[in-house]
Amino acid sequence: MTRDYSQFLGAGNAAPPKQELSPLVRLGWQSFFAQQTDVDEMAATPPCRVVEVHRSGLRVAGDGFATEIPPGPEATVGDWLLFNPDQPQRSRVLDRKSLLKRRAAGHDRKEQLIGANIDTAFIVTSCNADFNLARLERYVALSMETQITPVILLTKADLVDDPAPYLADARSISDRITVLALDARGDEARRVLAPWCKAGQTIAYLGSSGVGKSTLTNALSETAQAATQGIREDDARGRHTTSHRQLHITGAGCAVLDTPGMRELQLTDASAGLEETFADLAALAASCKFNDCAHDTEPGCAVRAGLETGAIDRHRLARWHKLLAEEAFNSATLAQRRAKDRAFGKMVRGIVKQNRK
Ligand SMILES: Nc1nc2c(ncn2[C@@H]2O[C@H](COP(=O)(O)OP(=O)(O)OP(=O)(O)O)[C@@H](O)[C@H]2O)c(=O)[nH]1
Ligand SMILES: [Zn+2]
Repeated sequence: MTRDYSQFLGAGNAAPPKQELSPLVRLGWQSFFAQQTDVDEMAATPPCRVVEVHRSGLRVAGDGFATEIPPGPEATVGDWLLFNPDQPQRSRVLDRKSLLKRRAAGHDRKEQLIGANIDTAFIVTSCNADFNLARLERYVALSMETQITPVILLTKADLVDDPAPYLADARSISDRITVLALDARGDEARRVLAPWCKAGQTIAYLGSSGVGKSTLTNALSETAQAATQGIREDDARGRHTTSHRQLHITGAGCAVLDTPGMRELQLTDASAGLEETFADLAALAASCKFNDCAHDTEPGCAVRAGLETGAIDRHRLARWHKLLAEEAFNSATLAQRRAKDRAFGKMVRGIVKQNRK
């Protein structure tokens, strides 16, 4: 089977009309990936996307084929591979646009890949008790760290008299992020989210249980399809897994990445994302007299000065410090943790002390 892949090399973000959507674009193929290969290579080793990860290997889908690759390639859901038919486990993983990862709990704190090549993260909370600024900020920092566009969605707007206070709170996080309030059920969601859910785009949800993530997926997809449905199975063993697909394609050809690991993401290796999220505070702290200033009793502390003039919000500052501590703790290896234990304890005590002021 030799396919002509020349048409896919130019596939970018601009989607062709729906009826002409190519299978690869429907799976999320973009010029970013096309630029890493050429027609001949694509013919010999066709592109495919990881739609599921199992202990037994990677489930992948491409143009007209779906198969399983034995463990080998270091890849996760959303990754693009060039499938090597002779040695599947040596299939090449294409460079990623973005990558969500975390560290395992074990001794080596090994990195675990959670999801790859996500364009937009919908950070979902609801206009009720779930609403929590610190959690939103954590997800925003994660997205910014990984070059994923964050969009904050406030669901269940229909259950409050006025969503405006929630909107205002969420917008205080950063003026660079879109914040929307909506009823996740029904047609509104599809219309409102359409700009981020075009063909060839990949989205993911970050948010607690019960905030409306599945409802949004249903609203988006009408008939959310598993990524491999409607694609001929070339799997010689004729095996069909019935387990939950982690990459879904909506009717409009947008990929929705939904892995269990997305649900409880902590901040790890996200210092740049945190700095971007709290750019104003980071800039202020950088102008403290001492560059290891704990913003406690040091002279020439710009942060304390900002607090005194009311230029910065005490609660926001406290949340930033907490997230910095979480990030530092999660990013450290066990050995680093031990070495840093004393210094870390001192920093935490400083923060606790300051929050009491
Ligand atoms: N009134 C109203 N109900 C909503 C809205 N969004 C979700 N719900 C309801 O809230 C409940 C939970 O929604 P789900 O979509 O299952 O939440 P989830 O985020 O997918 O939850 P998990 O699968 O546990 O992570 C369902 O009964 C929804 O119908 C909304 O905007 N308005
Ligand atoms: Zn200071």
